[in-house]
Amino acid sequence: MSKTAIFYSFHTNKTSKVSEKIIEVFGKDNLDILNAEEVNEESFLKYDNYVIGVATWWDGELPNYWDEFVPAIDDMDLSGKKFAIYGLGDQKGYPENFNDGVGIFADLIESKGGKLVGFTSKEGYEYEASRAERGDQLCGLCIDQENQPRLTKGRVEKWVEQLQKEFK
Ligand SMILES: Cc1cc2nc3c(=O)[nH]c(=O)nc-3n(C[C@H](O)[C@H](O)[C@H](O)COP(=O)(O)O)c2cc1C
Repeated sequence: MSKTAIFYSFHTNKTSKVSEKIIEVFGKDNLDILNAEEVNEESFLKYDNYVIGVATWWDGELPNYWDEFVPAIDDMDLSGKKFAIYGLGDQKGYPENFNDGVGIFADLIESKGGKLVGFTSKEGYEYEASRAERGDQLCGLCIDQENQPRLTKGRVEKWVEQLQKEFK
């Protein structure tokens, strides 16, 4: 059976809350839970499927807690593995960089041979630009707790259902 992990920083505020929701919908026995700030290459590479949570900070950049792990990914071979990325952003506060972190991380994963799954529709958001865009889709799940908190539960439920099929 394939092995799945969710990977995010436990020291975050909003990302942790959304991550807990994702874990609840997946069922906590169906995936391992890894802290992005503690994982090493060996513990990270044990899985077939990854659900990765990343907020966007600093006007379109990854948060500081990725500073150690991102360079390590650069040396990994991720071929044969599937990655679903979810991000938190603020489409009104940062309309030109909405959820850029999802796109930045997606580019990195793809450059190392990983396969992206969990693409979603651009409909229902209002922003100007996002590195998460891939044609008329977003290359992951974009959550906005600042402006659309009431949509989060439904978005998570639909996305996890999609992943359960795409991870097979
Ligand atoms: C200094 C700062 C910069 C931010 N930059 C962006 C950004 O460029 N794009 C975006 O979509 N959201 C941006 N945000 C919004 C955060 O991504 C959003 O508040 C997110 O929910 C934070 O999640 P966290 O509590 O897990 O860190 C920024 C927030 C702060 C405080």
